[in-house]
Amino acid sequence: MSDAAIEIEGLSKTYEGGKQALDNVDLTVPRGQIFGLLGPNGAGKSTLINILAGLVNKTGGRASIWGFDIDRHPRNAKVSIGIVNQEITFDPFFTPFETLEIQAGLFGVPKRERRSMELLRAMHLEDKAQAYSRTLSGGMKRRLMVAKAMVHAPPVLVLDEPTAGVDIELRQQLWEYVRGLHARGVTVVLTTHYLEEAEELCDRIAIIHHGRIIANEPTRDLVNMAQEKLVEVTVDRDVTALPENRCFQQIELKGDRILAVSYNKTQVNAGEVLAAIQQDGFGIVDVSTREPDLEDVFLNLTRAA
Ligand SMILES: Nc1ncnc2c1ncn2[C@@H]1O[C@H](COP(=O)(O)OP(=O)(O)OP(=O)(O)O)[C@@H](O)[C@H]1O
Repeated sequence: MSDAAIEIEGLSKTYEGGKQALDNVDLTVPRGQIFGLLGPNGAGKSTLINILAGLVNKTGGRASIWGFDIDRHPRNAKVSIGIVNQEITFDPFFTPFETLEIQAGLFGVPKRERRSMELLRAMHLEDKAQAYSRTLSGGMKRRLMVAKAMVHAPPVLVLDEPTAGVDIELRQQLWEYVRGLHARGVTVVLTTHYLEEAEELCDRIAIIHHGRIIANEPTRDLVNMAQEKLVEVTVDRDVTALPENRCFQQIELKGDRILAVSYNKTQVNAGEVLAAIQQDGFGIVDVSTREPDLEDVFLNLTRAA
């Protein structure tokens, strides 16, 4: 039996119609971590989570949650995980308290072991316990979804893009709660498009791209891969031949007079890049720089691969 929180081997999914959403994915989420699963739209994140949730059937490979194989021990696997989906789903005519009680009933949690009020308190929804769910704000509904995913006290909590469309204040509250759960021993998996979000929270980050895992590293190592910095330089005359210099990682022309240069910020600084362009006889009219984002990390990783 695996002692990982989640263990995935050779997981594949081809949807009817032929779209391959997951291609032979191997992934281990260690217990006790906050683990980030990053990828752009359509990378396969929701497919992977929905397979773990038992909502989508895989077409190949195996997966286990808290040591329980999802095919051989589906019930044990299911109670080991709480999933907060992107969509908000609950009956608007029940109160938050009732919503949690019903969910606990579905999971067979005995009345004396239910912690509905405690969960509502933790999500700052205590004063809404008896309100109709339909009267909650968007942010409150989302917090109720998190509470709902935790009613059976699963050791693993998965948040599928929890901050999409969420304001900064609520985001900070959600993170505070996620950190609190983590401190109490819950393993947290979160999917996101945003590198900085994963960077702030996660111990480890895997990147999924076109259904394949292209990186799986401790957060610091992954962020260090994003060492490429970009500078766009407008020069004073049309460029007929691109300047060459060892300090450029890549240089390309954008329009007649704009040079887009990437360089490794651990080895070179922007001043050296500009000096190299001036050495080629160009006058500099304007400069803008950009920090690397997830796309740049992808590019670096795929280029390296
Ligand atoms: N039910 C389905 N039938 C056919 N294709 C699907 C189905 N669900 C998803 N796909 C396709 O599978 C691929 C992976 O989708 P998935 O939703 O897993 O990506 P994602 O990484 O979660 O994206 P997002 O960040 O937009 O939620 C996409 O190309 C998507 O169009």
